[in-house]
Amino acid sequence: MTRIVLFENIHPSAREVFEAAGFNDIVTYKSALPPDELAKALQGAQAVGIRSRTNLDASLLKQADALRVVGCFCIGTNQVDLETAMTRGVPVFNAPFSNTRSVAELVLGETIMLLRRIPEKNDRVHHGHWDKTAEGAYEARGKTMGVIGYGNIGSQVGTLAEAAGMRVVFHDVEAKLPLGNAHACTTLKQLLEQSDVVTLHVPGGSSTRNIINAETLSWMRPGAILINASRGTVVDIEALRDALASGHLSGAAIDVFPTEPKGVDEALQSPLIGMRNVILTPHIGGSTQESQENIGREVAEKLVRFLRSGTTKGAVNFPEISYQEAAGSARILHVHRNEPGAMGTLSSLMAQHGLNIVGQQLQTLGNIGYVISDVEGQVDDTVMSVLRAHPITVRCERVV
Ligand SMILES: NC(=O)c1ccc[n+]([C@@H]2O[C@H](COP(=O)([O-])OP(=O)(O)OC[C@H]3O[C@@H](n4cnc5c(N)ncnc54)[C@H](O)[C@@H]3O)[C@@H](O)[C@H]2O)c1
Ligand SMILES: O=C(O)[C@H](O)COP(=O)(O)O
Repeated sequence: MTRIVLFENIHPSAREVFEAAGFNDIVTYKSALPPDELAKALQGAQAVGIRSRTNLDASLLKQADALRVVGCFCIGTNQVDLETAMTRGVPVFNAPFSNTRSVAELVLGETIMLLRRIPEKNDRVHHGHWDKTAEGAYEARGKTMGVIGYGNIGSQVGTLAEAAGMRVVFHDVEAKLPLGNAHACTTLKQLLEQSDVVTLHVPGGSSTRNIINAETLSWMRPGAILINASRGTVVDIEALRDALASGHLSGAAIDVFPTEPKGVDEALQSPLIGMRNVILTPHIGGSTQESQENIGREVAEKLVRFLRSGTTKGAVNFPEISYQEAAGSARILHVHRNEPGAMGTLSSLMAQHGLNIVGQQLQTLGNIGYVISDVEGQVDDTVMSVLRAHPITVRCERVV
């Protein structure tokens, strides 16, 4: 039996895919777990599904002896120690597109709400005031939207912003095809100096840590708006608080935070709480019915394909081998240290045990080699033990 453990309330569409493929040993958790409980829950799990709040660090991965594959049912994979997973022969998959439209729509909505100072006006009406004024309220039409990180989400934000009559500029560390009439800015400073609304769509990690800080905030136009629905590490939140408090910025929408509450009953601790014209949301940029259902299906299908056939196409940390029809009567998935002679060693071991290789595909990445071998004849437990015990082997599984 292959045990599948799913955390963080992953959409039921994932379970449907697993069950349809004949995987019925599925354990689900509604939330992320603290490390000690997580370590216990991972015991015996061969496939694990997480979202952005479950941190699979090196120590947890090393304790998860049975683990064969990880699915991130989201875009971000920075919550997994990808290097450790790779060196343990564990591919990690994600859903690179399924929630991107949901984030882009939210950003456009927030842009219009903040330009009109709706958060503040809504609060006033709820508290008995009828403060009917146009002061500080602007149309989106004709304003400049600055997109930092022009990838799957950033480029869609640009397209939606243009549809609302905005001029779009973007800054990316890679050369990108501008969609519509968008203009590329070669430097972050150029973008910040001309944008009325700045929105962040870069990955998390050390290269983007605090790229919005006291200095870069000072480059923004007086009265500009900042939106962050990427990762909480990208903005120095104290510096943002100061820029809002001084009136240098007129508003902000923040969906992701340096430290986020672990569950529904934990309050967010943030210096932005209570500030005027600031929208705070609980990391729900990609949380819509449509996106979660699609993600559940997309990632579950990737895990099923890996478990059934060994294909690693789309893995974010692993040599990629596309799907291929089984050519023999059994299939062996072999992860080994990427050293000269590894393939020769593997082939000789198989030959010594009477296995005739009828199809084989190898890919390497860094220190790891991954080979799928289709063989004639029976692959019994003795052969598997020999292959697993050889010093070249990182991991070896039989799938057919
Ligand atoms: N709030 C949410 O619920 C939510 C939902 C989905 C995705 N996200 C996050 O949104 C972010 C973007 O997602 P995506 O799918 O568009 O990713 P993507 O990989 O398609 O695009 C990211 C872009 O950022 C660029 N980039 C990297 N470093 C940069 C830098 N220092 N300056 C400028 N550009 C830089 C990359 O070249 C790339 O084009 C990710 O961090 C993801 O985790 C959040
Ligand atoms: O990386 C992502 O896709 C987003 O941050 C959403 O993450 P979530 O699935 O944990 O809401």
